[in-house]
Amino acid sequence: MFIRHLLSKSFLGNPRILQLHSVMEKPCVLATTFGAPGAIYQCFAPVIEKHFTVIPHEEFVNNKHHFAHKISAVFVWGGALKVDRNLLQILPNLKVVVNGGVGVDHLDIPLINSFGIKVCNTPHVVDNATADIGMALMLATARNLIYGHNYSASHETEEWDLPESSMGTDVSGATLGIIGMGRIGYKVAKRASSFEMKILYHNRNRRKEEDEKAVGAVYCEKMDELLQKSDFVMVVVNLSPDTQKLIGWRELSMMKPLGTLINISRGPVVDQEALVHALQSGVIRAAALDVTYPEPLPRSHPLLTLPNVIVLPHMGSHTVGTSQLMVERMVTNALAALSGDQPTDEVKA
Ligand SMILES: O=C(O)[C@H](O)CO
Repeated sequence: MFIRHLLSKSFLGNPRILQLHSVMEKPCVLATTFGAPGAIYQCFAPVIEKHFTVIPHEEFVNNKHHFAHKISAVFVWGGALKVDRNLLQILPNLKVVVNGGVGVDHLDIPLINSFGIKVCNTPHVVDNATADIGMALMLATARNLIYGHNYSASHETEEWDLPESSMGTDVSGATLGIIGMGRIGYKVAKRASSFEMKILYHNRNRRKEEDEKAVGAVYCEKMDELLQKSDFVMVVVNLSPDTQKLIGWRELSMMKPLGTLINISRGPVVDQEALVHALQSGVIRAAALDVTYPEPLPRSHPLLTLPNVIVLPHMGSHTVGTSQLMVERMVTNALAALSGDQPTDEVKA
């Protein structure tokens, strides 16, 4: 039996010695170690290391020849690790690319499949947390929460003197238009229905009547109708060639002047230049974005300086519980693919 002692770095780059791994017993997984996933690694490395020898990407880059033939799975979170032809060509034993999260727009699935390699994602487990961030963004922008916090923190006199502009807009009773009524969109609708909102939705396919009834959602066959009638427009579609710049100047111009755009899908679904223009010229009231392009935005980007915008660093699924479920699901999918079983969450081109 070949026992290999792998000296490695921690997921966050702090030197430490990984446990002894038998590469014969544990398959090797290549994984990113920077950006937002850093926190996920820090918390859940043991879940992965129980089954895999983890080769952090930085380590792989420095010693490709040593690791390349051992790697049978790649774990990615977003586009931080580019799974391109160059990488695929040097990993002869790669069987599966597993994405943490549901969106796989950063992966070239036909290319990966053409190497005989499966692609998996982690649907379902991110739905609640992502719907929650949509609601959180809607409430935060409607009620000027960021302004309120900054006001409290910087206030120096004995009495508060809130300006008229700090007055929020009501959520209860308002109309929410949901563009993209898949699993996450529907979870948003459930939440919004408890907030006594009127709900419109636009989707490629109309939901079943009982689904609509359960949340009081009204289908708009034409997205334009939803844009014209909604106080809050929330974008929850997948990014695809069809949804690239789905919301541009034309669509923003159709929204109510007191309307707010919330994007929890992918940055490129919204034409950012058009959005900046719409926000600067008062075509819409505000925007609240979990996603942008690029991510992160350059610090000088107008979206980061406008007072009527909230920008988050793509935190939709970023909770302890959801991250743990994602990592567990990534491991389960990878193990299934490596043992020749059908992974539950294989994504096909
Ligand atoms: O795709 C997803 O599930 C979230 O955006 C996290 O990346």
